[in-house]
Amino acid sequence: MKTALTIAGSDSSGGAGIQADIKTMTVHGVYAMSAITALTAQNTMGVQKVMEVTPEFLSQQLESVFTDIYPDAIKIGMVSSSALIEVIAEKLTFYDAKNIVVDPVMVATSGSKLINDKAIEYLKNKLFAKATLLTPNIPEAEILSGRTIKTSEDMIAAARIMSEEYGTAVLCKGGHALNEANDLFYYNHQYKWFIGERIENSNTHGTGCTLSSAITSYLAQGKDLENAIWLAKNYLSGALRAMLNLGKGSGPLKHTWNLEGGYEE
Ligand SMILES: Nc1ncnc2c1ncn2[C@@H]1O[C@H](COP(=O)(O)OP(=O)(O)O)[C@@H](O)[C@H]1O
Ligand SMILES: Cc1ncc(COP(=O)(O)OP(=O)(O)O)c(N)n1
Repeated sequence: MKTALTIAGSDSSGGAGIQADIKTMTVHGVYAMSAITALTAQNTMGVQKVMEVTPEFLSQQLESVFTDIYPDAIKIGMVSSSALIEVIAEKLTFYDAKNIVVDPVMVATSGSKLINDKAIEYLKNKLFAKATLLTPNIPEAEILSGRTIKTSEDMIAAARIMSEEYGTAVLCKGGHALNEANDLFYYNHQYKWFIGERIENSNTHGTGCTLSSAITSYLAQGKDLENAIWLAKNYLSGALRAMLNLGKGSGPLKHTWNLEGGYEE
C-alpha cells in the first residue's frame, strides 16, 4: 500500500486541515499519516481558537513517522510559526523526503489568519525550495509574488515569479476568481491551464486542503505531476458537485463521493 503524510493543522469541524487530508488520502486508497502543527477550534463559520504544538513535539511526530513507515509523498498545510517551519525543513532534508506538496495556507475562507508574517518569510526561505509543487490560492499568490491578481495574465505573471524565485512547480488555484474555476500550472518557464467548470455551491470549506491532499495521494501512487493535478481536480469537482450541506456557514465537501458510484465527470 502506498503511504502519504500530512503535516498540517487539525480542523475540529472535519472539513479542512488534517481531517480533510486523511479523508482524501483514504478514499484514494493511500495509507494516511499525520504530524499535527496546531489544533484549531473551528467550524463552518470561522476559527474560534488556535493552539500550536511545540517545535519539539512536531519534531518527535516527524521522527516517529519517518523512522517507521516512510511516506511516499507529503502534503504540508497550515504551519503558523517560523519555529515549526524550521523543524519541518530540517526533517525533510534529514530523511530525504520526496514528492512534497506545499499548500501555503494563510487565511481561511472565513477570514481568520492562520500564519504570522515572520512565518511567511520562513516558508519562502526554508520550505519552498524543497517543494515538488506549491499550491497558493489567489490571495496567497498575491502575497508571495508581490503582484495584484485581477486577470488571467496576472495569474500567469504571479506564478512565473514564484516558480522562478523558488525553483519549483506552482499551481495557482483559481477558486477565488468570480466566474471560473481555472487553475494555472507553471513550471520550467512554461504554463498550462487546468480548466474547471465552476460549480454553484457555497459550501467550499476545505477545497484547497482537499485538492492538495488528492494531488499528494496521486503522487504517492506514482502518477506524474500534471496527471496528478488533473485527477485531483476531477476528484475535487465531484466532491463539490455532491452538494453536501452541513453547518450554518460555508460547509465541508463530500469526500466520500467517489466511493458511491455517482458523479462521473
Ligand atoms: N465553485 C467552485 N467550482 C469548482 N471548482 C472550485 C470552486 N471553488 C473552488 N474550486 C476549485 O477548488 C480548488 C481550490 O481552490 P481555491 O478555493 O482557490 O483554494 P483555497 O481553498 O485554498 O482558497 C481549485 O482547484 C479551484 O479551482
Ligand atoms: C486547520 C486548517 N488548515 C487549513 C485551512 C484552510 O483550508 P482551505 O482548504 O484553504 O479551505 P478554507 O478554510 O479556505 O475553505 C483551515 N481552514 N484550517
